Amino acid sequence: MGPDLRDTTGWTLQAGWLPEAHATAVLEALSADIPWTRHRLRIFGREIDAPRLSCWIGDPEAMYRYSGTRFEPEPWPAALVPVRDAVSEAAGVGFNSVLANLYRDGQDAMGWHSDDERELGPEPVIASLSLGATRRFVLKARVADADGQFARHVLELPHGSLLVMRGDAQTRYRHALPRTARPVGPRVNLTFRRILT
Ligand SMILES: O=C(O)CCC(=O)C(=O)O
Ligand SMILES: [Fe+2]
Repeated sequence: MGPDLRDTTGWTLQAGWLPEAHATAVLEALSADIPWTRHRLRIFGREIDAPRLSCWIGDPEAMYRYSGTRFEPEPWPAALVPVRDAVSEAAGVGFNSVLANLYRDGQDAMGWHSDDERELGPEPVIASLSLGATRRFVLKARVADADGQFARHVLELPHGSLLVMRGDAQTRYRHALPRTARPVGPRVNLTFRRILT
């Protein structure tokens, strides 16, 4: 039994949440079925400062507003529906949208941010499923501790792992997926979110 993903604050990582063969089948289906685009917008408040392909998917009413414009999600690809339902069950939250990211190689990355958009409400639950190449995910405290140090936590996110962040994870920490010089294959990451409608 892995950790209980529903009742912790901070974050919980379960390696092998999806068995290897199942994770590989989902990765292959999604690589083909998702209309990957290079986001030029600041979506979810994110600075799009690194190459990376993304797609925002969700229920029609799970809209995201930015600078007075409403952005509508892409519909759920069939292969993603059972995955969304299983992730919702594991995290104990009915997710209505997902930001999908495709990191083609080690040069694709995501900069420091928190998933703290107003649409997500206070203390959102974010469930992040990783498929493909293992990449390093880093959390860094926003505020220094008593020794003047900014606490840092480095997690490796392997194929089929599920990371759930909840509680004060977004207010206390920023997170990032750094570039790497190591030769790494493609990785798909699905960050499930519940947009308040
Ligand atoms: O790729 C990852 O593991 C992190 C993605 C992320 O933080 C996000 O999409 O908000
Ligand atoms: Fe994030």
